[in-house]
Formats: sequence, C-alpha cells, structure tokens
Amino acid sequence: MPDLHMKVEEYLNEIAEREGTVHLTLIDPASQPPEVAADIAKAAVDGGTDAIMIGGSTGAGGLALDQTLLKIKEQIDVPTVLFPGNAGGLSIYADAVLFMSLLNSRDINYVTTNQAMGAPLVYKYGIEPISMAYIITEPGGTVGWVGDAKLIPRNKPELAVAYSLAGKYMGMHYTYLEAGSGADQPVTPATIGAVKHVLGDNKLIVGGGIRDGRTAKICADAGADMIVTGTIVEETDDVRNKIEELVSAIKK
Ligand SMILES: CC(C)=CCC/C(C)=C/CC/C(C)=C/CC/C(C)=C/COP(=O)(O)OP(=O)(O)O
Ligand SMILES: O=P(O)(O)OC[C@@H](O)CO
Ligand SMILES: [Mg+2]
Repeated sequence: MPDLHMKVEEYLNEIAEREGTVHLTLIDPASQPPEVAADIAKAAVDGGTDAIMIGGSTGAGGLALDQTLLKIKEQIDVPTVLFPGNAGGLSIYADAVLFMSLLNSRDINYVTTNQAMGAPLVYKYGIEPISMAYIITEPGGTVGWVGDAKLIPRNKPELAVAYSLAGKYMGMHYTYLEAGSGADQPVTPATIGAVKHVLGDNKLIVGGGIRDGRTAKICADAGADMIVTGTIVEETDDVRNKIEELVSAIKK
C-alpha cells in the first residue's frame, strides 16, 4: 500500500532498494475499453505489480486516456505513470509521467519538441515528472519506427552505454532500455549489465519482449532495477497468475 504523500519516484526507488526489482504493468489505452483496462490493472495489482504505466505509440491520448485512468483509479491505489508517445499522451488524472527524451532518435520532435509542447500541461495539471533517457535497441518494434530511432545493434553494448551515460550526465534520473513492444527477444543481458555498471545508483528500466518469469529474472539479474511488461498482459487469459509469475521471479 503506497504512502500517498510520497512522490512516485521515491516510491519506486524505495521498492527497488527493498525488494531488488520493481515490476511495472504497461496498459495501452487504445487496446481495450476503459472498464477492461481497469480489470486488467486490478488483476495486475493483485498479482503484485508495483505501478501501472499507461501509454502507447499510436492513438493513446484524448478521452480514451482520461477515461481509462479514471476507471483504473477506481479499482487500484498503486501509482499511475504516463508513458506518452507524444505530448497528446498526457492526462490530468495520472500521478506521474515518465518525462522522457528519446536520445537515439533522428527526429527532434522526440528529443525535445514533444517535451516542450507537453511541459506546460505537466505543470498546469500538477503531474509529477520523472526525467528519463529513453534508448531503443534492435528490433525496436512500432516505437522504434514511430520515434525514428537509430536502433542500437543488439551486439553493441558500448553504444547503449554511451547514450546512457549521456543521459545521466544531462541529469536524467531514469534510463529505459527498450527493445520494442512485442520484441521477439529482450535487450541482451550484456547490454543491461554494461549500462547498469555505468549508471551506478541511477535506476535502469528494461522492457520489450519480456513474457515469462525466467526472462524477467535474467534481465533483473543482469542489472535491471525495473521490469516492464505490456503485451503478455494483453494476451494472457489469467493476468493475476502471469503477473505473480513475473513478480515472484524478480523480487527478493
Ligand atoms: C514527455 C513527453 C510529453 C513526450 C515524450 C515523447 C517521446 C520522447 C516519445 C518516444 C517515442 C514513442 C513513440 C514512445 C511511445 C512509448 C510507448 C508508449 C510504447 C508502448 O508501445 P506500445 O504502444 O505498446 O507499442 P505497440 O503500439 O507496438 O503496441
Ligand atoms: O509489450 P512488451 O513487449 O511487454 O514491451 C513493453 C514495453 O517495453 C513497450 O514499451
Ligand atoms: Mg502495445
């Protein structure tokens, strides 16, 4: 049960310290009606997920986003964290936003422009911004295409390290290594380990292509502080059971 006076970033960091790894469930508001999203969120929380991330690369804003958040908040009391594909992915009903720059994008819109367009809303709505370096590796999926990322090759950890260090030196608190939603394989343990080594205490999020406890544990053991799963939660018939499998594999 979260302390509501605590900031979301502190809440997540504290779980990472105490339990070894945080589990985040990603819900795409464009994938199902708000009531169904709320049922998924409830089952995920019952299964032990630590927070709900809300976002999508395509069509994830507006009324559907607001209604999805409102319905989810009726069902659960863990934090809701926006994962916006652009400035349209913000909602007054969320607790926090992963305020990210896609560092390896070729398109300035994903490096600073959406951030500038969204920042006044974050301020006005009072959403907690969590600064984050977002780095996409092969295969990259939809988000790699939409974000026009110069994908980091799977076998080039040194390039992921270079971008991660740049993010840290620019003052970003979190780093997110993304293989793309639904990737056939997640980011390699070698890349995760090399990046975590240079990040030190800065938190590392890993997502894309993680579908089972065994894979989640490999990523956590390699150095991920937080594991994101989205697609598998959309696909499974038993969300609670699937989340329990993932959570029990990565927590102390
Ligand atoms: C901070 C603000 C206001 C905006 C940031 C804008 C940036 C940098 C976006 C990065 C590029 C991007 C398109 C990110 C989307 C992240 C996301 C929600 C991925 C989830 O992917 P899915 O939507 O599940 O993928 P599919 O559409 O393939 O299912
Ligand atoms: O859908 P999956 O493959 O779990 O990926 C989650 C997340 O990393 C996508 O941004
Ligand atoms: Mg998706």
